[in-house]
Amino acid sequence: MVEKSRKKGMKVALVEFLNAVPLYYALKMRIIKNDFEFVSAVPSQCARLLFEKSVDISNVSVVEYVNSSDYAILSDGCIATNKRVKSVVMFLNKPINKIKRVKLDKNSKTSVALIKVLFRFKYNISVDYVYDGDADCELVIGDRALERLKSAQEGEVLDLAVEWYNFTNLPFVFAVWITNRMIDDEVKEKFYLSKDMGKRMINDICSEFSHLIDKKSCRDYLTKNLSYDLTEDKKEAIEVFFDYAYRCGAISNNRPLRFI
Ligand SMILES: C=C(O[C@@H]1C=C(C(=O)O)C=C[C@H]1O)C(=O)O
Repeated sequence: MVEKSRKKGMKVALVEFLNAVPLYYALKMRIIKNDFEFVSAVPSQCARLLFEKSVDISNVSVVEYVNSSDYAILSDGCIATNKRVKSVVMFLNKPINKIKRVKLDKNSKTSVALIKVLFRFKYNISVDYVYDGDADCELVIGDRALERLKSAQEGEVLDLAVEWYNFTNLPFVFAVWITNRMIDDEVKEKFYLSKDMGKRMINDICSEFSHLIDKKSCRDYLTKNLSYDLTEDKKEAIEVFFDYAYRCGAISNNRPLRFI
């Protein structure tokens, strides 16, 4: 049952990766006035906190949506790419047609489902998935991927969003804002405003992350690779992705998207 809105002190889980920061920077820095309580975590932990109702809302892996009928998606704000995302990559130790064992990233949920969709429907290869030990290729996402890319050799890296785009001609949505209770319009507006302000504060955000990535690359990453507006083509892309993911068992359920 969907619970009523909490009047004071909403609890909000935030993906701690650089790519998510423009969505919530203005809220977290209280540039937009709010009394929210924030907790930062990797995407898979955000999903758990939302499911357990330890938080009311989270920017979270889009595939988490199918796990509860209490969930609704905010109509705007996402972590997506129109083609090349840069930070969701497969590091290959072998050519793709020789791969038998794929190591997944514990921090991720959406990209784990995406890699399964690609192996099943694009490459048509049956592989084993593991979280530990040796493998023929490894999925890495977020800041850890940006770090590892600094020393990666060309040819050993595949961008999963480019692979998806070449397969479907669609953008790809990694994360959205999902809530497990009713929320007031006034609260929703704060999240939408936060995205719009975040997009205008990229320079401040990049200054804070200069230990991870130089400012020019950071700006390119957040403005050219990533896309934060949940446009109609992206909503359609989520549906297409859920359909593939459900058909290959990468998600255990499928539900029509409910936006609020
Ligand atoms: C683009 C990215 O998207 C992330 C990937 C997610 C996932 O795979 O579940 C969830 C949230 C996003 O922040 C990334 O981490 O590089």
